[in-house]
Amino acid sequence: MGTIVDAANKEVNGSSPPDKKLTVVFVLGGPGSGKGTQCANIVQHFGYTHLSAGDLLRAEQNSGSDNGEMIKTMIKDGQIVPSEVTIKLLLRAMEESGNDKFLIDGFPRNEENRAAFESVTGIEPEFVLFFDCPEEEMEKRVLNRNQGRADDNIESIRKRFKVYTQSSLPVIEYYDSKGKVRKIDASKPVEEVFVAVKEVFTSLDEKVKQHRDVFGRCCCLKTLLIIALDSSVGIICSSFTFVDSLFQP
Ligand SMILES: Nc1ncnc2c1ncn2[C@@H]1O[C@H](COP(=O)(O)OP(=O)(O)OP(=O)(O)O)[C@@H](O)[C@H]1O
Ligand SMILES: Nc1ccn([C@@H]2O[C@H](COP(=O)(O)O)[C@@H](O)[C@H]2O)c(=O)n1
Repeated sequence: MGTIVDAANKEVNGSSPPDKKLTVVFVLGGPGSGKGTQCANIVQHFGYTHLSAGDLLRAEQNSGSDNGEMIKTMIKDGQIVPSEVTIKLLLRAMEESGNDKFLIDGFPRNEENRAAFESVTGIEPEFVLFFDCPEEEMEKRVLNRNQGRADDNIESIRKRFKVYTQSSLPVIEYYDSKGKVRKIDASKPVEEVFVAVKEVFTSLDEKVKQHRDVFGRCCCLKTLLIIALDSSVGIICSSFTFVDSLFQP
């Protein structure tokens, strides 16, 4: 069995059948828009593995790795860590999960993230779930979060909003131009937001089910045709043998 990247590349190159078809949904939106909160609900209802790029970077920072200090400074300043670091963490987590359905939360955060992920893995997201929320609401939520994050203070938040507007929104616009964005009004209460999120994932499940049904029916039809063709050939051959025998001396 190859790695996640091998599987993805096989899908792209078409050189051999993929080990497994990966489903990737990018979850984007400003700081505090509710990405993590909704991902937890999606995991429970739809069986995805949730991978938060921010959480993976924080874990890497705390692991004593060589990149620890660099990650710490960049997170405090709301800057985006170089893609090679983040992608390595994401791919490792995907591999370790054993799942084939992923919610990638807070990634791609800029054009460099997006292009690097695509060229390394060949993976195209199924769609981008975009949590749209006014800045004042996001600011209020982040300041009340109380999870001890080094970047949940007004100075870091302002920097994160700036990076979000300058670097992350263009990525969302890029996917929007490809018809891949599913926009959710994230300013509503958690339960109401999840109603809208559920609709998006339910219609994806239905699409996959319909695809499987059509594929199943095609296979059945093919088998029936082969049997029918096989029987017809048999009948024709027997008829020839019978007619032949009439003319035998
Ligand atoms: N719809 C909502 N209404 C009110 N509060 C919310 C809502 N969704 C999430 N919250 C709260 O807002 C805070 C931020 O939510 P969450 O951590 O899910 O956001 P996020 O988009 O993942 O943020 P970040 O990008 O900074 O990690 C949390 O304290 C969460 O409980
Ligand atoms: N693709 C990413 C994602 C995150 N970061 C850094 O982590 C910080 C926190 O991210 P959250 O998604 O948990 O809010 C973010 O401000 C960046 O500094 C990153 O570099 N690249």
